[in-house]
This record gives sequence, structure tokens and C-alpha cells, in this order.
Amino acid sequence: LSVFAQDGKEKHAYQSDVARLRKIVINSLYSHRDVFLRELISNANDALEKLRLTSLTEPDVLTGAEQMNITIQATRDEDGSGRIIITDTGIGMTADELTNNLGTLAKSGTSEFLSRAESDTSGNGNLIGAFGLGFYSSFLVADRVQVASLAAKSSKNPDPKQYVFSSGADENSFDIFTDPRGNTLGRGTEITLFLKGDAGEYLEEKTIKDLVNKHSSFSTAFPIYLLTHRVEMVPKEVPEEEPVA
Ligand SMILES: COC(=O)c1c(O)cc(O)c(Cl)c1CCC(=O)Nc1cc(O)c(OC)cc1O
Repeated sequence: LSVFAQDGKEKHAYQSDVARLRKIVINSLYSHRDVFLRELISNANDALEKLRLTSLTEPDVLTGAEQMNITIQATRDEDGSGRIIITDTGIGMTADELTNNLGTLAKSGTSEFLSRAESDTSGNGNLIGAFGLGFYSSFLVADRVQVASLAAKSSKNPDPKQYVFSSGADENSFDIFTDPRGNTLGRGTEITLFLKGDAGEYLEEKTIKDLVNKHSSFSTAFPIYLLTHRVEMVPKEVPEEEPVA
């Protein structure tokens, strides 16, 4: 990986596979681009499950954020562009994990997935989820994605710092830098999707609610809150609204 620091940011080059994979995901899933929400909720659910399991042997991972939940926030900015922000208080990621999990294809078998998916793009929908590649479905609706993450405290990581992974849809590189906001998450991961011009429908509360309920057939063991009013930061204590699923 060619890494060079510039204005405090570490610029990383994607492995060639990642760019190839992202094209496949976008092309084969475009007709079902709603899947991005199912995939990101599923990732959040997995990270919360990982936290719950880890806490059985390492209780100090629970410090930082009391609740185990998922929040979805849709916000329209002044210039009419919109963002969807999906936050979970799961296990979170260190800078290295952001680089390895999102920037490179550490998953085994991905090259097999790549060859299969390139030839037959019909059944890729569920293949994507199976390979834990759901993150790439973000680029179905976003032209830029930022992932802020604060890893859970542990004996080998007693004072974790919050980092940001930032990538554009058609760039062949991504940036990793410390979050200028500081440790705002308490613990977990916050995905910010900068929506494409033609994806404004996902800013509607009804659209999100219907999608969450449609896909909540898969078991999310954790409450999902939908925040639609404009909030600068997702508040630590999520208001006692009814979870949408
Ligand atoms: C640990 O997972 C996360 O923090 C997380 C989350 O809470 C919400 C999300 O939307 C996403 Cl994308 C993530 C990262 C999930 C991920 O990419 N995990 C992952 C990927 C790998 O290739 C891997 O290979 C070793 C291991 C992973 O955990």
C-alpha cells in the first residue's frame, strides 16, 4: 500500500481488487440499490453482536457507551445535498482495522467472489452480504462515504482514538485521519453517506421507515432509532422515542 502523509492525512492506495469489486457491486446491484440500508444495518448488528460476545470475557469493552443500539439520521444540508448517517455503539475499529476492513480485501475468498460475480451478475445480491462486502453497497446511493470509528477500550487498547476513513466512489484511494471532532462516538462506528443527486428519496422519513421494516425480517437484536430532525451530533443519550424496529 503506498501511504504518504499530506496535511495530516494518510493517503492509501486501494488494492486493484477493491476498485474492481466496487464496480461489480454497483453494476450488479444497481436495480436493487435499497440493499445499502439492509447491508449497513446488518454490519452494525454484527458489530454490536461482536461487542456483546467480547464483553462476556472483557467487560471493560462496555465502557464508553452504555446503550447497544443503532441510530439512523437523515439530514438535508443548506445546498440541498443530503446525508444519511448510520451510527452504532458496537465494537468499533482502530485505524488499522479501518484500513484493513474497508480499504483492502482482507476477506479470504474475495478473489473467488470477484471471478464468479464478474461472470454471473444475477445472484450477487446475497453474495455481497455473505462475503461481508456490504460496505461497498454504500456507493449505490452515495458518491462519497465517511466512516468514523472509535474502537472499544481493551487491555491492548486502553486509550482508543476516533479515526475517520474517507473515500469517493470513483477515486482509487482513501484517506485515514484522526477525527477532528475528537472521541464523539463514545464507542462504535458512524457511517456518513453523502447522497448522490438522484438518491434524495432516501431522505424521506417514510422511505427509511419502510426500508427498515421491510428488511427487519433479519434479526436485529438491537433497537434502531430514526432521527429526522437536524442534529449536529447524534446525542449520546438517544431520546426515548419508539424504536422503528
Ligand atoms: C467492526 O465492524 C464495524 O465497526 C462496522 C460497523 O459497526 C458498521 C459498518 O457499516 C461497517 Cl462497514 C463496519 C465495518 C465492517 C467490516 O468491514 N468488517 C470487516 C471486514 C473485513 O474485510 C474483515 O476482514 C478481516 C473483518 C471485518 O470485521
